[in-house]
Amino acid sequence: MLLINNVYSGYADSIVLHGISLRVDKNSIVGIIGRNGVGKTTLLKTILGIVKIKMGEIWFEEKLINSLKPYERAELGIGYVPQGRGIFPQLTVAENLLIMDKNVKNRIEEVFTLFPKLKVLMKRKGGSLSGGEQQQLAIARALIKTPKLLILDEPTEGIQPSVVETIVSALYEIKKRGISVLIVEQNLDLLLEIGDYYYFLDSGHVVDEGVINEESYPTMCRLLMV
Ligand SMILES: Nc1ncnc2c1ncn2[C@@H]1O[C@H](COP(=O)(O)OP(=O)(O)OP(=O)(O)O)[C@@H](O)[C@H]1O
Repeated sequence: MLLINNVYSGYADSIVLHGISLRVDKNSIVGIIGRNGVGKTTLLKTILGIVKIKMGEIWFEEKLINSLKPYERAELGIGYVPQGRGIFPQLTVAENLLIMDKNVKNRIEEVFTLFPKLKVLMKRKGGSLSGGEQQQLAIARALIKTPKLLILDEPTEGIQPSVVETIVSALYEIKKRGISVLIVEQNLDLLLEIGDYYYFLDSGHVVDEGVINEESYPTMCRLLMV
């Protein structure tokens, strides 16, 4: 569904991604791993059209999307939950969920089945929620737009274990509903639980990739530690 072929991108004259190729198949959860500053967020932003691609191709559902604007990519079905969540602190949970489109009211109940806590918090201001609650809100907001591919940037960063479990269960369910997931994640236990395939990035290159399972798990841990 998503195919990235030999992509170069970066900021002004500095190139961060040096010929990245990867794919996310339908009905799969793909993890991007790598140490700090290797280009993981830049890769996500390049897929979303926030960072301009310099060379290479990005295909989404058999359509070349290199020159599409971020909102056009969202309309095609690419949802995004940024690092830091990007929720509006002054708006209530309900307003945050409806901010993009008032016609999605009927989808809210469906999203509450994944994150029941949000239903209780409907009238609370986004800024008054805990980090874990904000993360659930950010994922719920992306899901309300019924994406085909959900892109998440370190959703469990700084979040307590019980909420990590809620996010893991939600990702399971999201996959069951036919939504593919591309996730930057340092929590390898989470990836082992739900991930299908990983790409390991170093200095803007994919230097290792493979199926995620008990056999590949020690390799993934070693790659992150070296
Ligand atoms: N807006 C920007 N302008 C210029 N350089 C940037 C910008 N954003 C990121 N960079 C640089 O691009 C490189 C890759 O950063 P990126 O945020 O993609 O890495 P990352 O792997 O996501 O790191 P982290 O795990 O710390 O979030 C870094 O050297 C960073 O300093």
